Amino acid sequence: MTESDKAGLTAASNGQRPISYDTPTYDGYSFPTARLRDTLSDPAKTPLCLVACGSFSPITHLHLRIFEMASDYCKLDTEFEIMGGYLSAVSDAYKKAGLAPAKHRVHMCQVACEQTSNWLQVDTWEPFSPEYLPTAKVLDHFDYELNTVRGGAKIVDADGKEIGRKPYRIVLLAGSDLIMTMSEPGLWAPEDLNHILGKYGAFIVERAGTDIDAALAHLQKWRDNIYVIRQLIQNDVSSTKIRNFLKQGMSVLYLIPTDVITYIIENGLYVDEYNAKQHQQSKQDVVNKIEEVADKVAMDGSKDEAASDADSGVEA
Ligand SMILES: Nc1ncnc2c1ncn2[C@@H]1O[C@H](COP(=O)(O)OP(=O)(O)OP(=O)(O)O)[C@@H](O)[C@H]1O
Ligand SMILES: O=C(O)c1ccc[n+]([C@@H]2O[C@H](COP(=O)([O-])O)[C@@H](O)[C@H]2O)c1
Repeated sequence: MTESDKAGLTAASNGQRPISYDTPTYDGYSFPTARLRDTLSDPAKTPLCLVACGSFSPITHLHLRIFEMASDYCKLDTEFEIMGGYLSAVSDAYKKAGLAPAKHRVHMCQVACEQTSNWLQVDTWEPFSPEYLPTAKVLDHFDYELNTVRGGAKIVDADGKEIGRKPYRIVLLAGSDLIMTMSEPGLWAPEDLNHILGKYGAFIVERAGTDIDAALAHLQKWRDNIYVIRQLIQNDVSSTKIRNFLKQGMSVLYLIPTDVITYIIENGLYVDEYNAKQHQQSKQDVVNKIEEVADKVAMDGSKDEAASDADSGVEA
């Protein structure tokens, strides 16, 4: 397919705001689908894809956890069936303080998904773009890949034969702090807000420190498309706090996945030159701690095995 075909198809499918594919199409880029469900279990439901946009510098357990909260919310309260969850990290062109290079942020997201989840995955279209991509365009990209290229989710009969398709509903998954920024004058283009909240919608997870009602007060026009998820166990882990802990050589164990800690250590991320010497020491401490935890888990595992062998009368 040529670039112009691609752009034309997308414009037709969106009906609203044609996406421009003129810059971010990379050699070797392919949309990740390994963990995308392509068939609805319940044909009466709406197939849903959650997209979380952010810096992920570094990814924390709470970035992963908001997907689980959204999943529980869908099961209890909505007509949605979750088909996929994607992390889309912002590109280096965002130039926010504390942003590690996109290649590292993407790798950290990938190892976090691998280690902790069986349904989350990472899309690299946005992070590897040479230019900053507004969120409206990122959601258009998902719409294009899921609905134009793949033709939506399948509906099958009792014998597994395809009998129809439903378009994936794409929604932005965000914490209430991000939604709060939508009322800040000049930050989001009004037409982009209309596109994001009018066409796609948002799942908003409550976050300590943000008044969710105030955050939503300016967004009433789109209230039918905004789903609020209460955080039943308040946890305000943030990437900023993790970076600060790391800079001071403090432990971040149990706040971010252990494979992400290992990656940070191996690549010397978030440690400025001033702290480099101190970092060498804390790096060893953290490696020791991770090994200690891994040994303990292994020992507990063998104890459990021995106990269950004893229960079942198996001789060692
Ligand atoms: N503890 C949390 N509770 C609810 N939502 C969260 C939490 N941490 C992050 N999020 C949400 O995850 C998305 C991506 O977050 P982002 O990468 O900006 O992380 P952050 O921790 O807010 O980063 P930073 O501290 O660098 O500003 C945002 O929508 C943000 O609101
Ligand atoms: O699209 C926009 O106009 C827009 C304006 C402000 C923020 N965003 C997105 O919101 C996310 C903010 O991440 P962060 O780490 O700055 O909280 C990031 O994915 C940005 O691309 C997007």
